[in-house]
Amino acid sequence: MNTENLISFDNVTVSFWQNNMGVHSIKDLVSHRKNPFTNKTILKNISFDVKRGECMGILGRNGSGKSTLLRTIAGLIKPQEGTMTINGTFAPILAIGAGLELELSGYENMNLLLSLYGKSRKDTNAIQSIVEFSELSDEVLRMPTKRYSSGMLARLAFSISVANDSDILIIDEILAVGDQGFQVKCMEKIYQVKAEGKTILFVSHFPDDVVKICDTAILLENGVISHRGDAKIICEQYKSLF
Ligand SMILES: Nc1ncnc2c1ncn2[C@@H]1O[C@H](COP(=O)(O)OP(=O)(O)OP(=O)(O)O)[C@@H](O)[C@H]1O
Repeated sequence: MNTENLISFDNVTVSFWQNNMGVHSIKDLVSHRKNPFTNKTILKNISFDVKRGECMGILGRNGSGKSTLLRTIAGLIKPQEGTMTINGTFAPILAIGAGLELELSGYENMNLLLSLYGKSRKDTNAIQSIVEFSELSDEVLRMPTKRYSSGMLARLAFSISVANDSDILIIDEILAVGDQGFQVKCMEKIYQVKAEGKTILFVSHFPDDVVKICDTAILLENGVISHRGDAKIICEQYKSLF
């Protein structure tokens, strides 16, 4: 494996202001004596490196901070503390539907995202490969994506993510909603992407899938990396949480 770090996190901390008192209007706000917003730290002193060609799994209970970590890597969230360096390109599609414009059709989303990757809107090969991989019909691809089922959104999102030549493939729970045929096809594609030497970040609640794909993994517990290392060992740590 290459020794060049594509992703480096050094003591990254992310926190959000949360309204925990059900305050939704100015009237609500003035009737409260206390500030209803509290600052909650979601990721605490996160440090890790991902090397070029490494496939890293991200495991953790619901709410442990996995998606927040991916959103931070994608530049959608600015950390309050620490430094992060990303030395590669990736598709700006994260969780199911996130990164897609839901008012736009499947075809319009393809064009938009392909132009973001610097590909021409007339790149018919890229469009053809997305259409073929997604197996979505012409009728579906003409519909606004807000009318898609979660499985259809996953098909479109994954197909767009793998249609470009970016260095990092980010997969957040996408496999969980696809039907069995699509899951098998996605796994085969992920193996292919891995064999090409691409870097993969794989969020999943299924440790068996993480072991199949990933070399290394991190386990997040309450926003802290509690374990990091060989994927098999970390998956066992994850299973022991339940
Ligand atoms: N924009 C936000 N504003 C306030 N709090 C947020 C925001 N986004 C996430 N959180 C909080 O951050 C915590 C971690 O959420 P996150 O979505 O990262 O967890 P996760 O590990 O991906 O969970 P899951 O397995 O359920 O998908 C949760 O407590 C959530 O309420």
